[in-house]
Amino acid sequence: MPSTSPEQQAAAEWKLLLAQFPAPVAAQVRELATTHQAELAGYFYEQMLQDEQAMLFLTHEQVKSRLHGTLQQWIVSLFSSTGDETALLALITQQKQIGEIHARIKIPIHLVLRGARHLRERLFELLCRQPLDTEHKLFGQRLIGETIDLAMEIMSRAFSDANDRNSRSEEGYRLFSVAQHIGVEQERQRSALLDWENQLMFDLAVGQLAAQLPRLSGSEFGLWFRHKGAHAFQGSRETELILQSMQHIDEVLLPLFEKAVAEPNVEQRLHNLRTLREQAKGIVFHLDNLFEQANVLESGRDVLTRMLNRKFLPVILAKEVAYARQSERTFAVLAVDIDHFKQINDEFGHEAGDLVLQQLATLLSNHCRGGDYVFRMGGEEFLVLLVDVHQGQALGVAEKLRQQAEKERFRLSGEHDLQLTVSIGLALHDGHPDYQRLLRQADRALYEAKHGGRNRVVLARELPG
Ligand SMILES: Nc1nc2c(ncn2[C@@H]2O[C@H](COP(=O)(O)OP(=O)(O)OP(=O)(O)O)[C@@H](O)[C@H]2O)c(=O)[nH]1
Repeated sequence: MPSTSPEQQAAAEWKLLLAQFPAPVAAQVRELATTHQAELAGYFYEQMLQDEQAMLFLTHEQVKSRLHGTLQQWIVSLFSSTGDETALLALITQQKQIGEIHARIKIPIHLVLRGARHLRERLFELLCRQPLDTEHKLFGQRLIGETIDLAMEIMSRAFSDANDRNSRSEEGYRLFSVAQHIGVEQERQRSALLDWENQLMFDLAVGQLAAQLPRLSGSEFGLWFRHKGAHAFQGSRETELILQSMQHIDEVLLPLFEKAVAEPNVEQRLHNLRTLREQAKGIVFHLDNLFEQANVLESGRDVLTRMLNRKFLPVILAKEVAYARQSERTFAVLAVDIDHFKQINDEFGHEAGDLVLQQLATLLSNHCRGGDYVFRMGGEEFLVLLVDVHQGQALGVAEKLRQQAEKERFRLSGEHDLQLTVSIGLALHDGHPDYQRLLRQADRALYEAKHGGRNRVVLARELPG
């Protein structure tokens, strides 16, 4: 039996819903929504602006000017379906996309539901004013209510799916950002733990008093784990086990040696030592597991250039959008693309092309500040995110990068080197909550740079959406 997609299922439900209502009722509601679309959108906006949280999202000029139009279209489309499957599927896709946008710009779901409630209220009021009999009005109310509910259900589902994906990605990024050089850190912490153990064994051998024995939580390893490791690996079972072991060693096992010194009982002392070693070994075991899990997350970097890949782009952009909103600072994205890269591959071979990509990646990151980001978007395209810049500074950096790339002699294997140029599309964040728009602007500007003759920087012009 062919399986039905969630969209097909929703379309079937929507169709059933429509079938419950007499055609004249549906036509009446449709006409109501079409005639009053502007007023309904205005009412929605007015209500939502009374909410402080909603204001954050709605006061942006672009949102303000576009929202009325989009909202009107949405209201009309919601009630214009006659049950045709293709049209219903398109309507459902639209609800899903809206849910995904809400998740991307982080609009809390309760605000969306509140907006829907206001719309429903207003539509009910308008319906009541119509010269219709009571039964007709009741049918109309039900149709309005159930249609909006179904649309909200589809939207919310898309919202929570997208939100889950974002949270997983954010979680991954948190881990990734703290433990950037995972292999090195792992070795350092393993040996710090060993140092503590050696010191402890020595102190025990020379008969140091228990109170003076080195506590694990205060050791180099203990400090690192409590302050950084536990945060980086937050939420995993191993983290809890390591913290428990540390506490057990410091508070239960080490004090046992006091007694052993006062009353030398070799058997007991050996037993305590073995328990201590077991605990320390357990910590190493859990630590290795944690690092192994973190290693998987290293895939956030592009294997060839070691720059960030697309994986964390949504998380980082959403974070920068939120930061820009709070701090009233702007950031910029540069879409950087090597000109005629195919010719380099064709003339010198794919390996030479790879070497060029690596060197360009290094050049880009060397000429950015510590807070900026360089992503390899795929192929010969990079994305540079410049934090805390205004337009003039961003243009300056973009131009500097273009010139540096033009000046650079890219080494190939053997004695050869080559020169190349890059085209750059620059877009400045203007406060709009949806970062996809910014990426589209940068891409469009890059396209213009290519078509304008390459080896240039083009600043994105205001785009319609
Ligand atoms: N060596 C190497 N080549 C790659 C890699 N990824 C993509 N490419 C090549 O990059 C080339 C991109 O070519 P095009 O998209 O035609 O663009 P272009 O030649 O740079 O031309 P313009 O961008 O229009 O200036 C293709 O030949 C791809 O095969 C890679 O990882 N290594």
